[in-house]
Amino acid sequence: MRLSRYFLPILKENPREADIISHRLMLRAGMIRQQAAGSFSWLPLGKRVLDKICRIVREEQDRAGALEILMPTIQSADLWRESGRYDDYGKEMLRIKDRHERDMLFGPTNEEMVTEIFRSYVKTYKDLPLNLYHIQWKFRDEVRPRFGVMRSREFLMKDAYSFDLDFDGAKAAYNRMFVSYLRTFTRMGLQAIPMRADTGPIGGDLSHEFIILAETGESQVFCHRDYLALPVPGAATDFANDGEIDGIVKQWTTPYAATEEMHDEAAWAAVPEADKVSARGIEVGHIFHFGEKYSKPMGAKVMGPDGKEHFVSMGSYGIGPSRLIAAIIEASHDENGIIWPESVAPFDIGLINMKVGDGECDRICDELYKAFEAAGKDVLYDDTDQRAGGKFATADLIGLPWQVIVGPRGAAAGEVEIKNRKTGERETLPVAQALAKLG
Ligand SMILES: Nc1ncnc2c1ncn2[C@@H]1O[C@H](COS(=O)(=O)NC(=O)[C@@H](N)CS)[C@@H](O)[C@H]1O
Repeated sequence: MRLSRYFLPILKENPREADIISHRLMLRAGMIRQQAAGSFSWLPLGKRVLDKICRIVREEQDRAGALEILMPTIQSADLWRESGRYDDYGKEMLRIKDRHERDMLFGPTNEEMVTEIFRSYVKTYKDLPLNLYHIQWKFRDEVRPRFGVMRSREFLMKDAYSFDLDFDGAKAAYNRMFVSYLRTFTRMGLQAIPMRADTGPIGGDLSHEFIILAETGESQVFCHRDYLALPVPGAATDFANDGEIDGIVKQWTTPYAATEEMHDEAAWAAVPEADKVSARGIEVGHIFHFGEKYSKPMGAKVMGPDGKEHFVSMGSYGIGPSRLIAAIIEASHDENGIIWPESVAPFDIGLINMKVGDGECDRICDELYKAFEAAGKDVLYDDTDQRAGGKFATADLIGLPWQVIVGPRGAAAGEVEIKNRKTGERETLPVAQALAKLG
């Protein structure tokens, strides 16, 4: 992509309304624009990151055996009356009326709707286990939306829902999602720690939050230091092997880890001082087992092997792709801007022409641009007439993993400079070697 033809509204100054670094940098890097309290437009650079995050989420949900669907954002209130949550949900629910005066709502979550889908088609345990997920916008009328997309009112959520004959089946489904989450966050360059958590308005009696340790996190968390070194399950993990999956979950739930709501001082006291980690954290995922909480009132049942009807045992599993972008920036930035992990960077390479109009600079940049793109790399080519210093500042701010800098002196000698954004390391190489290294 040529920057001269892109849409990247960089802000030079720190916006006043931003209180935390991720909000500040997302605004300055031209990734989002606030349209109303807690509601944002995603501009080209931000949308590219959001899409990469969702691709990783989707791949790991599919790997774990979940099936993708897409449910509406606007829901009928009748469904929520069946489960009894219409009144319980309170002021966070955005309630609307359609032209026929029917009560509708902007979905904050989809347990009721997915249960309605399930009960309409599945009648026998032979069709279980089943896990349906979607990646869809939600609305929660937070009393104090803040920190940009970290706690917004309209936000993107991957929400998956599992259906099983009994608790044993449901626990195996819960474990598959648990392991899928360990892989998902690791692939984004994040270290997420699963912590026993409160279940809140979703309900149930078994729940884990996946927390990223960060000073600006809204949650106070406590965990054993061992979590920082546990091996994350690899791509060869066999999600069809309940025993293997259960073993991984046991390994990741044995050392102490709890959010403030679930903190147990006595158990915490047993942790050696040197192994205690008490920190702020950002909740990037939250999984729940809640059995028959929705299937019973909504009549979602199957014929069991015993010839009797059973309400299905369910769980739901949420990840916040839009919040994850802020969490990644909180965990990976410096004084010059964002430092994207390669897996979620909006572009792989920032190609910087220090002197547009200089024959050799232009020629080498065009050659590298075409060759990198041909090698399948996403390149943002700064071919603008901004002065070099401003180009370096922009490249550091938007945080692409690699910068390839083409200046007149180097170009005359057939060389370019490569800079690694994370380490700051620079290396001057002949053009062909630069292409070999990054292409
Ligand atoms: N206001 C918000 N802004 C941004 N992301 C949010 C917000 N509220 C929740 N999330 C994200 O959505 C994830 C799931 O939300 S949740 O309430 O914990 N869980 C559910 O809604 C369940 N239905 C899981 S399917 C959270 O872990 C968080 O990453």
